[in-house]
Amino acid sequence: MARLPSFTHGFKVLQYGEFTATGNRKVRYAVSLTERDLTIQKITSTPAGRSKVVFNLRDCVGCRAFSTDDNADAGAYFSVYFYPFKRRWMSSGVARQRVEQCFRVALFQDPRANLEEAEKWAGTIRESSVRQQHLRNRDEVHRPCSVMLLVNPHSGKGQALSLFTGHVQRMLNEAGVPHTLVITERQNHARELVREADLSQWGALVIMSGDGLLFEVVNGLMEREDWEEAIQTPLGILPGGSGNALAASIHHYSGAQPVSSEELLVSCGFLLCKGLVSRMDLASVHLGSSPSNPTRLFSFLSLAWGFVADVDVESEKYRHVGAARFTMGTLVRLASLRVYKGRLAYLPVDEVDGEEEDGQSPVSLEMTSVSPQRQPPSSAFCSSTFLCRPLKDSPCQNAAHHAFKAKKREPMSANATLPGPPDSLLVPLDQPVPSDWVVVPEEDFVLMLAMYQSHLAKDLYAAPDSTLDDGLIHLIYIRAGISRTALLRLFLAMEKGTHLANNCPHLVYTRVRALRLEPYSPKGVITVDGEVVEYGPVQAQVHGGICHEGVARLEHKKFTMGGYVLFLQSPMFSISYSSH
Ligand SMILES: Nc1ncnc2c1ncn2[C@@H]1O[C@H](COP(=O)(O)OP(=O)(O)OP(=O)(O)O)[C@@H](O)[C@H]1O
Repeated sequence: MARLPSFTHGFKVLQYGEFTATGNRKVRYAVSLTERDLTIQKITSTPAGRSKVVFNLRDCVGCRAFSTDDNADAGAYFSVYFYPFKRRWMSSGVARQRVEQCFRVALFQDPRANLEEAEKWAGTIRESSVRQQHLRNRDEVHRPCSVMLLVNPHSGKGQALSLFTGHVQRMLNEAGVPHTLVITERQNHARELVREADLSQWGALVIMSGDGLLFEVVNGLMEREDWEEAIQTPLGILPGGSGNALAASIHHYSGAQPVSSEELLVSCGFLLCKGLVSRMDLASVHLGSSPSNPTRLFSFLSLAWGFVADVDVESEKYRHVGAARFTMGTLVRLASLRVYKGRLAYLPVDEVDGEEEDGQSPVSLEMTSVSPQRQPPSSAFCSSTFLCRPLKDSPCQNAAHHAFKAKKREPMSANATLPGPPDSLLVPLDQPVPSDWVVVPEEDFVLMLAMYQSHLAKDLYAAPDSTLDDGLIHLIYIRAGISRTALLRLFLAMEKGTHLANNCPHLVYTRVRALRLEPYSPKGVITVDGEVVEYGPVQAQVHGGICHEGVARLEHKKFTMGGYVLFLQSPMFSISYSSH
């Protein structure tokens, strides 16, 4: 039996063994496992050849033991799957890259004993990897159970299915995540499925598409009678579209560097396999071309009007070039820059003793040289109920929510009769905005963009201050009068998230709880999460942390998202095949 060293890098050794490489049985490795690392050292007679590789179990998605069909081989094997950050090939920076380490166990004559030993290693590595995750994360860790994976085969460049089979399926199998693939057949297919599904059958719902399919899933969940429970189903996103804004935001929250589209998929797949879940904000959006019969939608990402919404729609024709479609669309629209007329009003983030609890004054974030007119504050307040209340009695983790709760305001609701959370900050669209809202004095705009996550697309880091569940709408608007060059400069700066520090006198950035936009022109484009919605007056309020996303907390940033999936078992589903 191999000698067991007691400590490696200050951690107690849980298991030690000496195994051969799979391809070359003459090459032997000393393998030691601690609660943090797997250390692999080549055994050679020359000290120079004893290269050592250390893998952090945080980067491990799974491990499996197996034997081969070869009766002449008494050995058994175990493979460990890591996705550590590694230097990228041909470019700077790092990205998660797959590393498989496979060892042959031949300690005994009896093949069954070798397989048992390999299984023991695989089990301990898996357990240590999960324990390592628990130690590092305060968020809930859900070991992925039954996951429904909804794929839109037409999303992005039409490659979502091949990206799934080429990257994601292998990762899920390595991580032992049982999943059922559902290929969507048409628009609203996913929405109908989740609206009717028996959600108790599924541990998570994961979509592989652009943000549009998640928009359907979120709204399908919120249309259910049991919406309050349904929306707690962990959701996950794997980038298959051309924008992939939420996937990019989650990747960013994990503390990782910007990466290519395929690397983003690996990153989100890794986070999904790690199975960490965190709260995510949702905004409820009222569309009201018919004020007596308003439509309400739920949005996880953005509300856009003007330049950004136009580019989103007009760049559809460049879909074949992938994420570059937005750059092309931006350049084309810049050439015919327009002014959009309308009225914008918002409810600013409440202040507690003049400053938010997170220590940042909202006033200092105003990037405008023109002060909006704040309406006189209302004198009568009473408690707002839903907005900041964490679901299921779990503690609300965000200071900004508490700051908001601390201030009492009038009870109002624009949606008394609609299912879903009451929008206590909104009054019906045919009534004036409440007295403590700010009405923007300008009525000529180039764009209005309300963000609840950091990225508008993979390379558009539009709201750098945003976190997954900060309970805030990050409102950006650009007043008319900006030159084409200045606007282009802003979009170029947005790639790095430095546009708000550009001192552009036409750009205003402020953090709000609710907003209303009343466009004056009879025709135009408004998008919610990148999807075109009915054009006309629109208002929104954020509901902090209402929804659950698979998320991993990483070292440098507050949160990282992983993916999660939902399982559906409904006869309405066209389940193409099951991988488990
Ligand atoms: N099988 C399908 N056929 C046609 N449309 C579908 C199908 N499945 C889903 N859809 C619809 O396609 C729309 C776009 O999906 P999604 O945003 O996810 O991808 P995308 O448009 O390629 O992404 P991006 O906006 O990032 O380019 C959604 O509104 C969805 O309802």
